[in-house]
Amino acid sequence: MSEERVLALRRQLNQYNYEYHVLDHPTVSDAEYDRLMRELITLEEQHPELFDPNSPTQRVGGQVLDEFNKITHKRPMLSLGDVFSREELFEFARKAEAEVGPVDYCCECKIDGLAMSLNYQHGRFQYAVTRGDGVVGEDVTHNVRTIKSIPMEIDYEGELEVRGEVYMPKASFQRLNEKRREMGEEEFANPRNAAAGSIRQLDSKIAASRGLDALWYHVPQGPQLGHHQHLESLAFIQTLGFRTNPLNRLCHSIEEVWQFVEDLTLMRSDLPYEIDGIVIKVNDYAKQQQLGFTAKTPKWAIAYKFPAEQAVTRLENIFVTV
Ligand SMILES: NC(=O)c1cc2c(=O)c3cc(F)ccc3oc2nc1N
Repeated sequence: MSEERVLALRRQLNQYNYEYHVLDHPTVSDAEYDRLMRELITLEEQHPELFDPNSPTQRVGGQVLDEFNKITHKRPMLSLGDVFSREELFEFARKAEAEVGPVDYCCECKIDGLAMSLNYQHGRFQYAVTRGDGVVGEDVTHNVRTIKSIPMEIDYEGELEVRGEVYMPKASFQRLNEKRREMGEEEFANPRNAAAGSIRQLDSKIAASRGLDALWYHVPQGPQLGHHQHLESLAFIQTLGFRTNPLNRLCHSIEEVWQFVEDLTLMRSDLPYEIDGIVIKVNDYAKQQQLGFTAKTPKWAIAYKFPAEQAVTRLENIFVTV
């Protein structure tokens, strides 16, 4: 019966997407993947009554909006406070530990993209919304659907929100700007602007062509899911098929946190994505609860920003040739 075949093909192609885009470990050839995709496209054309926006056939884009709708966040989406020096970072830790005692910290790359909130219900992707003003964001579901490392179906029935960063990998950025140079179009200044410009396209075919990716780093409902630490929630969403950053590191002291900052400062230019700092979070949810929030930012997390890269001063500008 073709409905069963359609559902089986969708599950199979979703699994292949996961293996290719999340595990980076495909188990089938591109030819086999394309053959199954063509079979599904044909069957869906013959059975419009089986249309499903989450079908793997919809990830290549095709929807063109005339404007962006607004969505009110179920939970306010805040931003991070910044610190710019080792001293300020140690002061952040001193204040936190004065209030809640010794803490473990989770250290993460601060991906330089745009913050994104995904919503799932009954195990299915419902919508994606930008941070906006923290209360109301833009509905960018049609474009986020084209990011193939984002699962459209998860093995969790309740309402689930997952937050992270949509970004443009450095390789995609180079390719995009090369193409724009050839077309005589203005180039994007940096991958962050390119990602934001791509997500704000009304035509999802354009977004689909930009080679965007995403990493997920916050589960607002973590405590309600029975998790006791932030890293426990990240392990949970990883089992659901979300990409999390393998570089995330649990640190038992602010000195270890600083070691992570130094390690990543050295690794930064070799990463496949741009980072503008390091995010440090108190790992234990009970201690996060005790620390709470300011009006705009959590008191249990901070962003350490890398110093702006000094333009290299050319030596001959310093030594006047006599
Ligand atoms: N750019 C990032 O890579 C990144 C950003 C945030 C946030 O903006 C953020 C904001 C909150 F209110 C709470 C946790 C957060 O965690 C975060 N973690 C990250 N790794």
